[in-house]
Amino acid sequence: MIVTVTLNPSVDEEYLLDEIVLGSWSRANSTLRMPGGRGVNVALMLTQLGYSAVAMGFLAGFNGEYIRDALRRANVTTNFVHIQGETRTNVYLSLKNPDEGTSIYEKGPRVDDEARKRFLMNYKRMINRASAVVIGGSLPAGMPKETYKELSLVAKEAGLPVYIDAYGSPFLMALETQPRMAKVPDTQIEHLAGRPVDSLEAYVAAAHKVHEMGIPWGVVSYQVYGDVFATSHGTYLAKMTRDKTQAFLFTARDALVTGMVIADAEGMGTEDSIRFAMACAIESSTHVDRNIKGRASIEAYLDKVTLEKLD
Ligand SMILES: O=P(O)(O)OC[C@@]1(O)O[C@H](CO)[C@@H](O)[C@@H]1O
Repeated sequence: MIVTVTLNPSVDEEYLLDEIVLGSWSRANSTLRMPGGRGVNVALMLTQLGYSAVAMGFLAGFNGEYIRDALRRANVTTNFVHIQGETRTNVYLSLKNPDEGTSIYEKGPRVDDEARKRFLMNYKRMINRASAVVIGGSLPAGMPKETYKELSLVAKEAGLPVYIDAYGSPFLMALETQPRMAKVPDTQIEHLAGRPVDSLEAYVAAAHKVHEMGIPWGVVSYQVYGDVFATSHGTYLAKMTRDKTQAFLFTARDALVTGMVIADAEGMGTEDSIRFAMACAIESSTHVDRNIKGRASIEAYLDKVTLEKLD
């Protein structure tokens, strides 16, 4: 069973529009409402691909009930601590060109000390039954910035691989625990690379830096449709074709993490792992919902991934 942690999940509402007119009304052509948050998305995709996943974190209010029910209907096991307030709504205004979308994120409810302790207790219990841990997304108010480091340490002490996709100091602190994979956010590339993000070299330097910290997979998104992977078998630039892309919602990065978890679980080699993870990302970017169409659909994209070995 794979544990996914989303401490600040969301209901994602996506409005598909022809245009956004600032200072006036815009009519949506259609609307989608989905459970969201990075770990939640990974749990959904893992389950769709035949892996059992438990989604953990905090839920609140009507949005919290909606997420819990949607996950259960999708056969994802849920283990959330219910808190006061309302789980946030993240609004995505999507235009025909996915590069022109706009999003608005709510903050989400504050977590108090008692709920935090309850979550930690549940997490430690779950770790005993888990084979891997995925940690993703923003930290809600009330959670100390050491949280991801602490969660990663607990998992590592139990011998589990940890996959982290977060940002800011909580992310940087978690790197000290040497997770199996760290997905570097755009906002941290300059800091990790120690130089301005003005060329591919900066992305590579950030991925190397992460790998040199003892993290087997240092992954950095390179512009929108590529990723740099620093591994002990070399550094790779992987790119995907973008012609069929529809989604503005950034689930491709969650699909990539899902692919890495599965690639490791199935003992794939370095290049096969990258291809598989990238194929998961391509597949997820071809539709606006969270429903990966299955393994065969992902495998159909394997040859759309171009892989360049940089060193
Ligand atoms: O505010 P965070 O936690 O960084 O990101 C939240 C979020 O953008 O991440 C997911 C996509 O990765 C969405 O489902 C969700 O709305």
